[in-house]
Amino acid sequence: MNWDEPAPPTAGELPDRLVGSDADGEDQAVEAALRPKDLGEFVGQERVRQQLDLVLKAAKKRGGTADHVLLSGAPGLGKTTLSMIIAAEMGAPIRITSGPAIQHAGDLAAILSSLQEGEVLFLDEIHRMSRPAEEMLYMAMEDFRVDVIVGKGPGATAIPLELPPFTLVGATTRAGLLPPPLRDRFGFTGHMEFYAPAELERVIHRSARLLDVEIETDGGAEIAGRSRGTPRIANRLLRRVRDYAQVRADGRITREIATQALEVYEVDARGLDRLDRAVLRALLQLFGGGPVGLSTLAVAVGEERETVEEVAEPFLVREGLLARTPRGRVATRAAWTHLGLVPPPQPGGPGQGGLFGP
Ligand SMILES: Nc1ncnc2c1ncn2[C@@H]1O[C@H](COP(=O)(O)OP(=O)(O)OP(=O)(O)O)[C@@H](O)[C@H]1O
Repeated sequence: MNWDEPAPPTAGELPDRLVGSDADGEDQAVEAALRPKDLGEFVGQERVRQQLDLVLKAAKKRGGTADHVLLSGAPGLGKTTLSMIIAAEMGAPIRITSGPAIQHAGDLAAILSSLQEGEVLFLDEIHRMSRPAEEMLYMAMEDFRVDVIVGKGPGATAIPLELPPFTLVGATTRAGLLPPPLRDRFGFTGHMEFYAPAELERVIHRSARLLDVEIETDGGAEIAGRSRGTPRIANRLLRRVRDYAQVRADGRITREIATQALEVYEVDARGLDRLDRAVLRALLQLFGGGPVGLSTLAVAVGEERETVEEVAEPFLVREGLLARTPRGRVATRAAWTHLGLVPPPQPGGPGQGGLFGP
């Protein structure tokens, strides 16, 4: 292979990617301390915040329980945080569980029947619940009632169980994955967008204050630009840059320190890591920018197909560096520029740029 970077991490290392959007062990430990506690502290997502504010204020005015809320959006954008804020704003306790943890209707019945009046039930990855549990949830959401089946076969009987009113907050990476009958039972759906760099800067400065880290405006901007629109990644990069600043400098985060630190951690100016760059580099240098099939590209970078498709590509596509076409994967002009490479001349045409030429 002729790229000049070391091999990308293997699939086994991927959950710990510095720019991965799922929470790792350290994130879970620190995130509790960094979570905004009320809507006022929650940065960005103006539309969802305003709409939710109305839903909650109206429920409080009526003295009732808030409508069920569905939050959709990529991991690390603040769905769990918002569900905790909903509970806090309603002065209600919160129970946290997830779709994969509820495989039997009985698991769900046990949770539902132990809820207190007004309690918030946060169900993460709600699209991954089993079918029978999902059907039980329909009735629970609508009528605050479940039928508990006792016995088996012809002798089985359904015992109706009344539930106290509660607020379900469902979270999913894609609302489109939910069956319409479930989706329709939510009174409010909020779609969480990726954050603008200026919003991430606010997240970073807020977290730096809580972690007692000194940071300059430029230092925050540098970290924000590499955080892939995701507060979880911004907070993680901030912690790594803080480590670097404490070991190699006086602890203060300047632009220079942030840049040096993120070079050490191999997160580049647009937030691409080693795997992302290996995929792009293979596409450009081995296949002239494509089109090339996913399997071939995966073999070229020594990764599983799924890893390239699910871990590296979504961000490259979102950044406009790679396109998925019916003929295969194609690099855009921006990909050549980003890696500082010169695209081959277009066959039969002037200039450069391949399929995405001028
Ligand atoms: N709007 C925000 N303002 C400030 N911090 C935020 C915001 N959104 C998220 N965070 C921070 O980012 C981290 C991740 O947020 P959270 O756990 O709520 O994401 P999530 O969308 O629920 O992710 P997942 O789907 O993986 O559970 C938390 O530490 C939280 O403090």
